[in-house]
Amino acid sequence: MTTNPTLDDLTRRVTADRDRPAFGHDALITCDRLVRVFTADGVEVQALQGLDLLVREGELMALVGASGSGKSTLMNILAGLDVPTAGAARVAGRDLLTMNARDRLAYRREVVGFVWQQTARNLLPYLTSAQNVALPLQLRGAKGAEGAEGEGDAGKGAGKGAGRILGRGSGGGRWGGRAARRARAERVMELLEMLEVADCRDRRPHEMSGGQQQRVAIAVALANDPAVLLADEPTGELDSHTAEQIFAAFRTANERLGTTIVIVTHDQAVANEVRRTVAIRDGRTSTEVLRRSEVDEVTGDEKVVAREYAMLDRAGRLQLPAEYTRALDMRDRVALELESDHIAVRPDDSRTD
Ligand SMILES: Nc1ncnc2c1ncn2[C@@H]1O[C@H](COP(=O)(O)OP(=O)(O)OP(=O)(O)O)[C@@H](O)[C@H]1O
Repeated sequence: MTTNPTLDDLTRRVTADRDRPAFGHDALITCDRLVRVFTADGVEVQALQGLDLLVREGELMALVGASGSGKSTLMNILAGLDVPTAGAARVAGRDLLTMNARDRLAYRREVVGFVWQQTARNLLPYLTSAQNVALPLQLRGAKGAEGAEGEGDAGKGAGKGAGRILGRGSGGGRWGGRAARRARAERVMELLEMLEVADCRDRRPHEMSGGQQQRVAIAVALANDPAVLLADEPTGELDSHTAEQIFAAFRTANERLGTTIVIVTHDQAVANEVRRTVAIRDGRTSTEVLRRSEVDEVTGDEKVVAREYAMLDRAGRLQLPAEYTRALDMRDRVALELESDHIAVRPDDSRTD
């Protein structure tokens, strides 16, 4: 049931719309109608079809979706390894569509860290753990010594001060100055200790288990204190017990360093551990599960309550879960009714078949 708005109502709505902050203005990661089209053998594949995603600073969240839904495409874009065809993508104040090659390199070295599924892709095989973790610091130090960097990465690190180890406080030159080697060694050991692989400091990747390698990989990814840590199926090659330990390592990084973490996973156990799981379907974010702790009124026990939401895009489009539409045989056209506190979606009652 609707009532016709008055002219005053309409004027108020227009003004409110104009004053509304831009989409994602307070998010660390903003993907706004992101499109990525691949062309292979003359055939176009729309890997991302107008994907919207906002991630706030300090979040630890999971991305799930069927094979081919676009997860890796999205991660490659966020990692600065691929460029979207259209839409907007911003991470920690950087515009991922307009960065030049130099900005892109700096972005990959300083703003994002990544951990990939293939343990071999994360570490250099001929370096020890400590040397692997030190490498990004050396690369950054070399640049810092040129005086080419410093504080002021837009949106980066804000509010992350508490409890962090060896943060960015003293600027980029820290790793390239005279005391650089000692500071680097300290940072390397702190990270390896935090991730409980300090005993592996002098081992090369082939001398460690898959789980140890992934923990060292997380230390490498965190070395330059990135604003965002991206992980694509980081537990994919591990057994469930080791996967649990790796997930605990991500949680530690998130809690102790305040790093925002996005994990792509097929592992339902990992997805259940985070407060927010976003599902991607056909190149768009489709549903989201939010979990929160509640105290049971009767028993007093704390329990986690999960609730599933559908994503409404800015054009008003909503993707209904396939199992819901199948259950009521909804297709092509549905009947809508606006009620005072909800919108009812019913099967098309004009159909005669
Ligand atoms: N370089 C490419 N060239 C052509 N098509 C591609 C390319 N990369 C991805 N695609 C296609 O884009 C779609 C999305 O792929 P993507 O790898 O992002 O999916 P995914 O959700 O990560 O899948 P999986 O879970 O299997 O890794 C798929 O149809 C895939 O075949």
